[in-house]
Amino acid sequence: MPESAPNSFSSIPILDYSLLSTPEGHAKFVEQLRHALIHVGFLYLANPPVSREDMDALIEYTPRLFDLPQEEKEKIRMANSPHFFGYSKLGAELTRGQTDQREQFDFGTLYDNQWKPGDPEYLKLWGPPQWPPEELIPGFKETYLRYLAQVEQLSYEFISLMAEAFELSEDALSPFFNGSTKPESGVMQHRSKIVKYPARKEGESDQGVGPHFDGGFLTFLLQASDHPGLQVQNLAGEWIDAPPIPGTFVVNLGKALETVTQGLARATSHRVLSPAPGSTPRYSIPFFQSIAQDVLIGDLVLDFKPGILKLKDSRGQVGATDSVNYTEYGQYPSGYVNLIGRVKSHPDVAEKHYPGMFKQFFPQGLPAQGSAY
Ligand SMILES: O=C(O)CCC(=O)C(=O)O
Ligand SMILES: [Fe+2]
Repeated sequence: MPESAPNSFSSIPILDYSLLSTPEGHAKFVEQLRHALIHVGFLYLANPPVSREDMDALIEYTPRLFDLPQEEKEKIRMANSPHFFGYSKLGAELTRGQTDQREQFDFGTLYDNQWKPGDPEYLKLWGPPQWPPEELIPGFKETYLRYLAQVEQLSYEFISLMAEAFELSEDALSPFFNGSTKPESGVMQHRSKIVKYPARKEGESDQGVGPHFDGGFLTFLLQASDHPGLQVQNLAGEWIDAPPIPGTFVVNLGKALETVTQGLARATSHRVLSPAPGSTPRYSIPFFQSIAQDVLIGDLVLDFKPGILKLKDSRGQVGATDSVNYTEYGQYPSGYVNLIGRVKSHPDVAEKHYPGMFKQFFPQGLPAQGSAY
């Protein structure tokens, strides 16, 4: 390993949520969390407070969702939705100029859109997901919503644990959420996707999704099949495998969280390699924790107690990461930054629902393919 990153990681730490049930275990968990946030930017969470039955039921539904007739999938295509929810067919996205080989459905937690003329356009982004017809996949919607409600609560719980790990008051993070760090369901909207990575064909690119950072605060990823493929870039720039471990979530940090913590919490670049030729598809279900749409991240950078920020010095010099960047957080409300990301990833949706922004970002008209952030 290069000397420039003497403390780089070669595997992803596994944190056990059940430790939190005793005071000693709680202290241990928080210490491990601090290390993972600062040095790795990824962790596995074992024994999460989400029903295993619901996790397994959702995993079982996943291939059935993609096996719906193509015309049914097209009926809920993303172009229908100003909220960028719905179906995206294989090869509809690019990351860093390369086509991603994945098919996906974007969904979200329940939210009633309140946008009215005169409000900022980015407030349109949150709204109802598009669901497949109940009779074609009975029970799917209910199971998924029950699952999402639990992951949403876990995501807030994690914010408190993170505040503790960084010796911040819980209030310090409340401006990023609507009203409190534990808003009731429906007060905010968080996105989630169900993704299929088909096996690559002989001689084809293995880019399931290219190297990228997630944009927001926390991502909770459920790996929904037993394929490897997810990789994480360590401090030395090497790609480390994050294979599925049943019953766990992979938790990672996004660029907004890195920005507000002055880099103390690491957003880590990651990618997915497609399954080998002849293999069955890989499936995954990420949940992306949102932050309040009107916060200007650049104005809300957190203050830490003396000494805390120094903890990142022990990383050593960090190697270059191979990823796209989020540079707009300093300038615009977070909702607008997210909308820019969506517009760039899905220009066909933008053309229909955000024509002004479409013209601004695509003055030459619709590109052959979108450009995922
Ligand atoms: O599918 C995965 O395992 C990761 C997906 C991912 O990183 C993303 O969609 O942001
Ligand atoms: Fe990601």
